[in-house]
Amino acid sequence: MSVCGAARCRWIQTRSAVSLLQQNRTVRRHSTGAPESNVIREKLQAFPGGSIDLQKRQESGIAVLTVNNPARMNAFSGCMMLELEQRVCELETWTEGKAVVVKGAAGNFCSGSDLNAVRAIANPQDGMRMCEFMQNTLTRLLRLPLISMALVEGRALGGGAELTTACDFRLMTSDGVIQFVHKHMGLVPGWGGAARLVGIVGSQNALKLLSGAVKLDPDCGRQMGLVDEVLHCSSGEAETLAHAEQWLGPFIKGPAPVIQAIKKVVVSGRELPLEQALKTERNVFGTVWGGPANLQALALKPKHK
Ligand SMILES: CCCC(=O)SCCNC(=O)CCNC(=O)[C@H](O)C(C)(C)COP(=O)(O)OP(=O)(O)OC[C@H]1O[C@@H](n2cnc3c(N)ncnc32)[C@H](O)[C@@H]1OP(=O)(O)O
Repeated sequence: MSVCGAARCRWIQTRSAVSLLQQNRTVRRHSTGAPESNVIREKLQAFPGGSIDLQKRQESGIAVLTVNNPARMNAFSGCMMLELEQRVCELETWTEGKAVVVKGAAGNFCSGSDLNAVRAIANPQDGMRMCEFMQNTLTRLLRLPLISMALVEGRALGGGAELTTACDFRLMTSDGVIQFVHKHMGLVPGWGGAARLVGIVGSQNALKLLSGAVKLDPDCGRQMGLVDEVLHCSSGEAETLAHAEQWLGPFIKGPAPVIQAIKKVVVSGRELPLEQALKTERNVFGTVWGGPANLQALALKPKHK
C-alpha cells in the first residue's frame, strides 16, 4: 500500500473490506531491508516518458484521467505507472467529485505496458512486483467512490485492456478494439485484468477472450456484456468526450455525497461477504440519512411517478 494511499484515502480507511489492504498492512521486505513496494518503485522510476493527466471539473463533478504517451500508442512507461497511483490518490480525496472518465490521448486508448520497460525487468520477481503495484493501483481505481468509465477510442491492448476492466463502465467508439493480447506475448494478464474480466463477462467468455486473444469490436463487446455503449461520433476527441459525459448524465444527476454513497454500497456489495456488506451499507446509509439532500427531498414531498 502506498504511503500516500494509506494516509489520505478516507474511503479505504473507513470501510471494512477484506483483501488487498489487509494483505498490504504487512509490509514485505526485500533482502536489502527495503520494503518491496519501494524496490519496484525505484525500478519503475528508471523508465520515463509520457504522463497521466488529471483534469477535475468542479462544475460537473467529472474528472478526466488521460493516459498520455501518444508516441508509443499510450503505452505505460514505469513513471506513468507511478503517476497513475498519484492520480488515483488525488481522486480518492475528491469529495465534490461524482465520476471519472479514463481515456487515452490522441484517439487511442492504451497499448499496455511499455515493451522497453518490460524487456528491462523481464524476470519473474520484478514482473510479480510490477503486477502487485499495478493491481493495487487498479483495485483502488475500481473502488473509488466515483462512477468510473473507460472511454475506448482506438486500441486497448494488453494492460490497456486490463485497465478498461478497472472501471465501472466501458464505452467504445465504433473504431474501438479491446484485445487481451497477452497470449501472443507469452503472458497472462497480471494487473488483475483476468479476475475482473471473469467478474464482468463470466468465466466462459473470459476464457474465450484470453485464450483466443480475440480482437473484440464494440458490437461483440456489447453482446458479451463487456461494453455498455457504442458511440457513433466522428468529429474528434472533444466531441467523443462530450458524448461520453452526456451518457454519464443520468447516473450522476444529484449531489456528490449521494452519488459517492451509491458507489460505496455497490463496491461493498460486490466485494464483501454478505454480513460485512450489510454492515457497510448501514454505515453508508447513516452518512446520507437526515443529510442535506435527504432533508431537502423530504421538504419537497416528491412523487416518483
Ligand atoms: C501485464 C501487461 C502486459 C502488457 O501490456 S504487454 C504489452 C502489450 N502490448 C503490445 O504488445 C503492443 C505492441 N504494439 C503493437 O501491437 C502496435 O504497435 C500497435 C499498438 C497495434 C500500433 O500499431 P501501428 O498503428 O502500426 O503503430 P506502430 O506499431 O508503428 O506504433 C507506433 C509506435 O508506438 C510504439 N509502441 C506501440 N505499442 C507499444 C508498447 N506497448 N510499448 C512500447 N512501444 C510501443 C511502436 O513501437 C512505435 O514506435 P516507433 O515509431 O517504432 O518508435
